[in-house]
Amino acid sequence: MATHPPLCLDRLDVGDLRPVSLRVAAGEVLCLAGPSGAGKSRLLRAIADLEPHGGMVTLGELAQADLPGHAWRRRVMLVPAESQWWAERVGDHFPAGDVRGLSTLGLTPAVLDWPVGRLSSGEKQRLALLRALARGPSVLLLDEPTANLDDATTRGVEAWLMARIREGGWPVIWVAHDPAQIARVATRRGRLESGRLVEEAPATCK
Ligand SMILES: Nc1ncnc2c1ncn2[C@@H]1O[C@H](COP(=O)(O)OP(=O)(O)OP(=O)(O)O)[C@@H](O)[C@H]1O
Repeated sequence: MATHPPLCLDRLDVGDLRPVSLRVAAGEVLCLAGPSGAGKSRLLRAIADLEPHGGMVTLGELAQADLPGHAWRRRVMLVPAESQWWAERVGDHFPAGDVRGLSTLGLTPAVLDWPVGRLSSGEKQRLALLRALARGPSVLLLDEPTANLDDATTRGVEAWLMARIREGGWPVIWVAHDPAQIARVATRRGRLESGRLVEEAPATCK
């Protein structure tokens, strides 16, 4: 397992949320739940330097403020709920040709030659995960990564992601609504509610 520095938030101040301080170590999966509109996506976007905010975000010795946004986001990889596609052909989003996991995720290699406009939302979501991991991140921020998938596909994507997370050893923040999914993937769990982040003890021992 690769060793990555911890992701630290020091009084991260975004929107109406009370400032958030936390440390997510290599290999930890912090699942973040909370009602719709609580600010989960905004928090992830601030960590990725895509949202105005106060406070500090660091990755070991490296501070977010020390790097231009695009260089920070190569390390701190956000997979948003709605992925962005800039080239017409799917395969052009994988310039290094690393599509490990394509068939495990239930996708045919032919998909690489498709125009992006042909993709379903679930296909986009799985390809966005593949694309993010292929870039060699140091941190993963996952915003409802299985929101557009049926149950069977969700379980497959979860298993694949957890195997990659074990192998990659990244600190991970995973926004999820489904308590069953949270029970399967979280090593820690938190909830954004009434403008603050509360970390919860696990419901069961693993
Ligand atoms: N740039 C912005 N400026 C001001 N308010 C914003 C901005 N972006 C989002 N909001 C508001 O902040 C609140 C939190 O939005 P956010 O998308 O983070 O919620 P969420 O917890 O991820 O919700 P969901 O579970 O529905 O995805 C919402 O009320 C939203 O309208």
